[in-house]
Amino acid sequence: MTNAISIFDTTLRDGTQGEGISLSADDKLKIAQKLDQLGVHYIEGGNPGSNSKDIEFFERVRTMKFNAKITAFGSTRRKNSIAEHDSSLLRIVESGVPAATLVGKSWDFHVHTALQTTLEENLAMIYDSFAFLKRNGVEAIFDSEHFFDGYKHNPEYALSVLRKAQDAGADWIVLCDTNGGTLPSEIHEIVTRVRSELSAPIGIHTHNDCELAVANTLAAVGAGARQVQGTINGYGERCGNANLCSIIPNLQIKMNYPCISDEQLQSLTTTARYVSEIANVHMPVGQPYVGNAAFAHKGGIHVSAIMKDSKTYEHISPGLVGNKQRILVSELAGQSNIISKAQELGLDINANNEKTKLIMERIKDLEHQGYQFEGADASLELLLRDAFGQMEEMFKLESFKMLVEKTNGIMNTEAIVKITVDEQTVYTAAEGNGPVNALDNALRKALVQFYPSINNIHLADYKVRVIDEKDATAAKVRVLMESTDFNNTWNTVGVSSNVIEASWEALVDSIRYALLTMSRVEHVQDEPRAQLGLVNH
Ligand SMILES: CC(=O)SCCNC(=O)CCNC(=O)[C@H](O)C(C)(C)COP(=O)(O)OP(=O)(O)OC[C@H]1O[C@@H](n2cnc3c(N)ncnc32)[C@H](O)[C@@H]1OP(=O)(O)O
Ligand SMILES: CC(=O)C(=O)O
Repeated sequence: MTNAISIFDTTLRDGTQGEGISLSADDKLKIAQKLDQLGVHYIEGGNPGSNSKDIEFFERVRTMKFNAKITAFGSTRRKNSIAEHDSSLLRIVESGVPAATLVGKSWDFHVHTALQTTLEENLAMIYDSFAFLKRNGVEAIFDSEHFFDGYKHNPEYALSVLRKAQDAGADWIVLCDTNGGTLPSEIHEIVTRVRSELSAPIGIHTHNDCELAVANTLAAVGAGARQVQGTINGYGERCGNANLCSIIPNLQIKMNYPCISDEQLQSLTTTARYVSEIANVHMPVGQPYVGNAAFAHKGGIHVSAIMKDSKTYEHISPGLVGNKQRILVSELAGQSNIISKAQELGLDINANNEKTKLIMERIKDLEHQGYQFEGADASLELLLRDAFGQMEEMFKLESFKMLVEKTNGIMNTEAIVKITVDEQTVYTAAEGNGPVNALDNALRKALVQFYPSINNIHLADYKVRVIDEKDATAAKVRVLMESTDFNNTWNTVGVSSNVIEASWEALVDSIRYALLTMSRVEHVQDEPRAQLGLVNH
């Protein structure tokens, strides 16, 4: 038996059965192309018997070139009818796909309760439907729904269902843990039995209701399954499907089952992130292999060791799956975290010197006050560069004032800012749709004459968190700000008991960080300065 595993992706079908996931035909086509580049062998595009979006997908996908087989999904024919008249089966054949998956019942309880038909009619539905697909030249995959539950209640009937599909010519028999309640030891035992009874190749399709979908898939492969069905990031009905982003590297790197090429494996992280962007579902930072924190090191003891050899705290080299190592700096940092971060910035730093210790103490003290640097890389860089005397004072705040009023039901917000740049004082006022926006506008208006490219920066995200909730409105707040110039994104932090002041701190860090990478222009001449409201000290 070959060791190669056929990867069957059902993100576009079972993945969209996950709550909150809805993909347009365009989205599906984009994801299908990405999956093809990843090297999966089957891409289940949807169910042409279900909705017109899926019909559109299959019409459009026909004109495109794929290495993977595009497959359509449907169910066995309806009870008491004939396959040739079944609209779901007809749509599959009309869609022109080279391969199709039909779901059919293998649990006697489901036959009686959900289908409300006889065990014999269910066997006939399976036989007729697969014979129909094969007569029409379609590669036929049988998703044997609830197989493990069915086997546990009535093994003879569950096995007879599989034999019917095989006799009708099904190319793959895929055993489904539809309710996700089976344990890995049971999966291994039952797959082993099925393999001894059938000649058709076996696949596995698991759900994550017991957080075991990946483990169950690996157990099935260990027992001889050679097709693995799953979704990117584990999207899917209820608690999700088996996560291919964990299954593929586990099979390929840990268990030596070839799935995709090593180069394709290196695109796993970008694929996972791309699909999460299109599906508009936030990826958990700690998602194994592909998450942002999958190879992020925070504890000082860990960082100290990985700087000696990353194998001390990494189970694989992150590059194998296209991810990368990150060092986080926080109150849990030791010197090693600081040194690693500073070296990344090209700063000359050593262990056990006074400066390193001072920086570490300052970070721990600020984190104690409520700052959080692991989510504010730009503020951390400014802190380190300040400590190394690398930051000139780009501007100095003299004062700011906020005016917030509600007149005739309309909110108006205005900020007045007074700053000094190279001994010149500038006053500006600007309105905004809220206090932070008004402050941002006023500060930019003051600085643009010195740093014109400041207009390319804008605020991308703004989060406020109450740090000490028991103090209610008197509590401190932490503001985390994300800014972008469309090429780069950076994050800054501010903390105060006043949300405007915390926002100002984060805003100033954001602008200082941006200015680090910008060239200054000569100051404007006296006359235009006067017009702009500039005064000399
Ligand atoms: C385990 C899985 O994930 S299976 C896939 C589940 N995915 C989906 O259901 C999403 C797509 N589904 C749909 O768009 C619709 O449900 C359709 C078009 C398939 C069917 O819609 P409707 O005809 O309105 O039926 P409805 O959804 O209410 O009920 C399902 C019907 O299919 C029947 N059915 C269920 N499984 C099978 C099967 N394997 N073979 C034949 N018939 C089946 C049910 O008995 C029920 O028939 P009934 O109406 O006579 O009781
Ligand atoms: C076919 C399928 O999606 C299941 O049984 O879970």
